[in-house]
Order: sequence, then C-alpha cells, then structure tokens
Amino acid sequence: MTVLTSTDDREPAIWTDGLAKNYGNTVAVDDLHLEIAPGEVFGLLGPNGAGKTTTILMLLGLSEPSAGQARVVGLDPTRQALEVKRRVGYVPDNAGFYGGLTGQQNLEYTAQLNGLDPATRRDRIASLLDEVGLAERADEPVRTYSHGMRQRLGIADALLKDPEVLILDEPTLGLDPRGADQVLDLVNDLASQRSVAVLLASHLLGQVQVVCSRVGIFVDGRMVASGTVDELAAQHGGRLVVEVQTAQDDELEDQDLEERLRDLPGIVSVHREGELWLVGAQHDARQDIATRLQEAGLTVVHLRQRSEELGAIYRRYFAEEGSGDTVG
Ligand SMILES: Nc1ncnc2c1ncn2[C@@H]1O[C@H](COP(=O)(O)OP(=O)(O)OP(=O)(O)O)[C@@H](O)[C@H]1O
Repeated sequence: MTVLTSTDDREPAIWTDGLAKNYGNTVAVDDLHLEIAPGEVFGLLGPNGAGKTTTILMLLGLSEPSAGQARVVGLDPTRQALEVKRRVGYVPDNAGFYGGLTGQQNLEYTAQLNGLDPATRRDRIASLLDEVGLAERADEPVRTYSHGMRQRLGIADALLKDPEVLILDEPTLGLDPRGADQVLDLVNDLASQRSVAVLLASHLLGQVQVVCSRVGIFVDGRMVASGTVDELAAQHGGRLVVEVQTAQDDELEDQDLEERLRDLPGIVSVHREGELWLVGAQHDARQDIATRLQEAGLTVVHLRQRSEELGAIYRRYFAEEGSGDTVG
C-alpha cells in the first residue's frame, strides 16, 4: 500500500491516490491525487460535468471508485462508509429541509437522528444557529427562508455532529453577493477556528479565490493543476501585477515614468488604472520598481503585489486543454 504523506505531521483529512470513476465509457474522474490538511480550505474548481460531484460521492462512500483509493479522516469510505458519515459533514448544493418545520425543529430532527442527547442537542443547536446567523429566525418555518438562509442552515445541519471534515458542493450557487459572502465568511471561520478541513466544489472562481488556501483545477475528470493561486499563476507562465502609486505632486510626465518602468528586467506591461500604475512582471519586481522610482526622485506612496485573477489562470488551462467550456 502507498504510504500516506503529508505536508505537516498530522494525518491528512482527505487523501486520494489514483482515484477514478467510470460510468460505462464515460470517465467521470481520472487518476485523482489529492491531499487536504486539517484546517485547510481546498477549492475543487471545474465547470458542470468536470467530475466534482462524482469525487465528493466517492469520498463520502456513496459511490464506489473504479480504481485507486481514498482516505477520509484516515478511513476508507468504501469499507467504512458509516463511520465516514459520522465524522464528515456534507452540504449538497440544495440541502433539503422540511418547509413546514422551523429551522430549529429541522436541526432537532437531524440531531436526534445523530443520536445526540437532549441537553447536548439544545446547547449545540442554539450555538450553531447563532454561528450561522439564524438565531433570530430560528422559530420561523423554513419555507419562509431565503436560499442563502437555507444554505447556512445546511451548514449548521452538517456541523451538528461536530465533523472533522466539511464538504460543500456549490455552496454559493444562486446566492446574491451578500448571501455568498455570508456563506464564505462562515466557511473561513470554520476552518480557522475549528480546524475543520473544508473541500469546496464550485465553478464560481472569484468567490473561491477569496476563501480557499489552495485550489485544484478539474478539466474533464482530471485535476490538471493544484496549488495556491500564486503558484498556479507562476507555473503557467502567468505574471504578477504590482500596483504602484506615487505622490500626487511628483512632476515626472506619465510617458517618462512608463518608459522607466518598462525598461526594468522582466517587466511585460505598464498601464494606468485611475491613480495606480499596474506593472505586469514575470517575477516579484517590487524592489526593482521601488528603486527605479526613487532614482527618478519620486515618492512611492503605495506598492503592492496583486494576485492574478483565478479566472485568467483558469481560462489558460482551458485553452491549453483544448476545451471550449467557460465558467461563470
Ligand atoms: N450516475 C451517473 N451515470 C452516468 N454518468 C454520470 C453519472 N453521474 C455523473 N455522470 C457523468 O460523469 C461526469 C462528471 O459528472 P459530475 O456530476 O461529477 O460533474 P460535476 O463537476 O459535479 O458537474 P455538476 O456541477 O454539473 O454536477 C459527467 O460527464 C456526467 O454526465
């Protein structure tokens, strides 16, 4: 058997080795290698049909792999599905609740199914409703909840069993920006405060970029790249963008400044965005830029490296894989 490896000395929360799933001739997931540490938020990115849900179902023990293996909190989901279910929270893209029951009653129902005793049930439900921002609406029927509130109730529901791993399938689909932010903030807090490992499947790149420590890009069942957004940008000939602003009373002509910056090694573009200059570079050019501006007698009031947009990285992968798909 392959030895489990990890970037720290804790057991990975999720680990797969060559995991694959075929449906007849359709390869839904192919040779997936994944490792997610406790407390990490990992984003599985891909358009519809890329294989995200199939991966999740295999991790939960709800679908049997055609090849390879998986461990979730050290357990084999195929053989120990019940134990995995006990220790892993799952929030599907459209969590089902009893519309006629209140939020509180729905959670009580799940808590009973999970065998929590009445005192633990009461305390945990109260604190979870508070944590997901639903305490004030807890006594209203779920049918009166917005989609975002249902999603947050879904997260509370998954947290009732105090899971070590939380898996969310398209958690922000159909939410307005505020609703999406609330869900993502919650995910962020869970990972950092409870040390829960989070696997978040999504095709909404901008949102994923904000909350995920690492992402994996899924194309036609294969994870073609994984890493931090900066790592992916660098691996794929991406460029870094440095924002620069100089003091307003500096007198150098724009044209002059542009030329001085373009002249630096590894600079691929220079243009203006409002008060900022955006300097595209093949490497971290902050020091060179600062020195060059100082030499020109300018006062630098702002200098920051911006991550490349995940959307741009993603589109490059698609272009290289020859897929015409786009993502939202
Ligand atoms: N039960 C099934 N039987 C046959 N083919 C399936 C089945 N489930 C999924 N597939 C196929 O496997 C591939 C991956 O589907 P999957 O649902 O895992 O993708 P996804 O990335 O989650 O996309 P979506 O967001 O649309 O669910 C698709 O080609 C899909 O048609």
